Amino acid sequence: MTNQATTHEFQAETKRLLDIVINSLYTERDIFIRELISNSSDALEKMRHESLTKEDVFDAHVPLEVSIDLDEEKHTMTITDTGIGMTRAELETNLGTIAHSGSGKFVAELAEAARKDVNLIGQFGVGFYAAFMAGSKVTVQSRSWDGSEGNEWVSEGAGSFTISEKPGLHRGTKIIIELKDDAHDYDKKWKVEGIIKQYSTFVPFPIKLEGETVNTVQAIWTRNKSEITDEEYNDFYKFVGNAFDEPHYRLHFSVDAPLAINAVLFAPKENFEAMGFGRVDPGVNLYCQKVLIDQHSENILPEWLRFLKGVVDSEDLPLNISRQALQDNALVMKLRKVITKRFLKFLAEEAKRDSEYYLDFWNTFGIYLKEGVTSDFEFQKELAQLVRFESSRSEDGKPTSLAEYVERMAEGQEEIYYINGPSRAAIEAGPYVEMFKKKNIEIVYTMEPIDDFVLNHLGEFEGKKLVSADRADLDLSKSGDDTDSDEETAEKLSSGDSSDLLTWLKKTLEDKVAEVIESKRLVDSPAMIVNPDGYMTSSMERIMAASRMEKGLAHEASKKNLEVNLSSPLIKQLADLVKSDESFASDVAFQIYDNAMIQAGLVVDPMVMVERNYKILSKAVGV
Ligand SMILES: Nc1ncnc2c1ncn2[C@@H]1O[C@H](COP(=O)(O)OP(=O)(O)OP(=O)(O)O)[C@@H](O)[C@H]1O
Repeated sequence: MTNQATTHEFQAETKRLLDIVINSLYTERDIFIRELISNSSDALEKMRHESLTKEDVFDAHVPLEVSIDLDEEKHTMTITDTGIGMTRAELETNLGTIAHSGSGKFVAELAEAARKDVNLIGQFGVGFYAAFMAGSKVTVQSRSWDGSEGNEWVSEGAGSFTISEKPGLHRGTKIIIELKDDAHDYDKKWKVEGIIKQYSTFVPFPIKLEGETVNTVQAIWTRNKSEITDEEYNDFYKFVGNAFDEPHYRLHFSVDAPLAINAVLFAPKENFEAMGFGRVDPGVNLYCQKVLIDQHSENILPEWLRFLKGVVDSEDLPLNISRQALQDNALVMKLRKVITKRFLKFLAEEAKRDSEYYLDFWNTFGIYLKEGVTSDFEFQKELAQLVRFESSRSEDGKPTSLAEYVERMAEGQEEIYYINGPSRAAIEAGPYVEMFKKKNIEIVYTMEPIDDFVLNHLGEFEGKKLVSADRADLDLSKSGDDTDSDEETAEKLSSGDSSDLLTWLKKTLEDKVAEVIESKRLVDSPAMIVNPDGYMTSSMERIMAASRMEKGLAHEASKKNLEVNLSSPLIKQLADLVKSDESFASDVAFQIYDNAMIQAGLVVDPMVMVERNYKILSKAVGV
């Protein structure tokens, strides 16, 4: 390792990031102070953590704090912390590259956010490089807690930086920002104080501005709920969640048994993943007795609750636990279970208290709860109470709960029915709901690709089986109104003609279908596709086929059953056509099959279908 001054190029991604920071983000300039204080706070948290277990800490007696000093004549701002500091090698990598995994993607997303709405930038945390939003030149002096000699990093943000030795420093990091001509405001105390109050009140170390402490340094989650105002909670949310608005929900709870927990959890208003910003990192920090153990913890909540922001503090955790050890620590797993159940219970209570407001939440974050059902068996019972779907009895756009469905079930109905389709209108026009309509049986509409997997994973709700209406063995004869419907239906084909037609169809479509059977539930439509495999619905098959195709794998579609409606005029006429013009009848049969596949949301060969369709049309117009 050299002691000489050395010059280094910024990594390519860093250059792009600097370019965005310097040229696009000037309207959000204030956040550079938040970013630097937040880095200082992280370095102080690490120091506090290290000093609990390590003995030979350099400058061990120095109090943990951040100081900000301003010089109105030289137009500089200096931010100093007594955190862990950086060695020369750390300065070079930390302040020359972007630490994020997938940093290229990160920069691309950031550029996109900057274009769409600069407010979103807060969500990203541009980190240290934000210093160049206001600074024309930035100097970082740092000395590591290991006591090795200190160094100075200098850059003007354009392409390169230099590092040279700087003897005589205390432990920690000092950042000196020479303010740009149009950023001289930031050497005014009133201005900087306002920004600290807005963004950094909850930093758990004293922030001293020109020697005066400007934040309150109290862990809000350990305070008594009744003493905390809504405004304080909202400010805290903005702080932990890097948010600019208010949360949708907030849960503050404290328990002593079976584990001591203080937690404040927030559900945001916006779903950033749905807005196209890639997968979000977990947003809940794990503390033990107010010492940060694991920031953006992957362990304290299941992955599907990654949209939550907040803090969990448990004094039962060993303070010196390492991040790796958290992963399979039995206590952490127990905490995770208790907190997750508590949060899901809270959601159920909120859904009862104000169902409209809950629906807003569901429309934004329901997808995560669905992910929970399909990925985590442990919380299925609780999640089943929280899922919402539209149904034949719900208003358009106002989904219903499974519990409400069960309440409305007529006596004798033993199952909960559902059917997938691309929209409410498409489902209601399709063949699957005909008998449900006629018999006045409620049916759930699943309109998202994941929905059938969700209901399939649940399997049942309060003892009632969840059954897809495209199942081959569905029997509605004993359910609903109008149980003796057979007598009323339109005249059917005679039994001889029927069995001839079914045999002929089976032979004609033998490469396509497993069985051709008489339908007991079609009312108007001539035919429909049903699944002999009771496990997989057509929607699930479609998704699995798409995902295999994406991976370049072949998809062997399972053969379906074709149910035909022997009272349908088209089918009756087809029986005659077989006798008079079998080749034309065969085209009609294939077309009926393709139509039914399309109504099931399944794939047909469009070229073959269109060509055949024209052939049939030509015949119809008498060509
Ligand atoms: N004041 C500081 N003291 C010690 N190390 C620091 C300080 N500021 C930055 N660093 C180091 O530099 C790294 C990069 O900082 P930067 O702010 O760019 O990203 P980050 O803090 O890791 O990510 P983000 O800001 O998005 O949370 C940090 O991870 C940390 O290791």
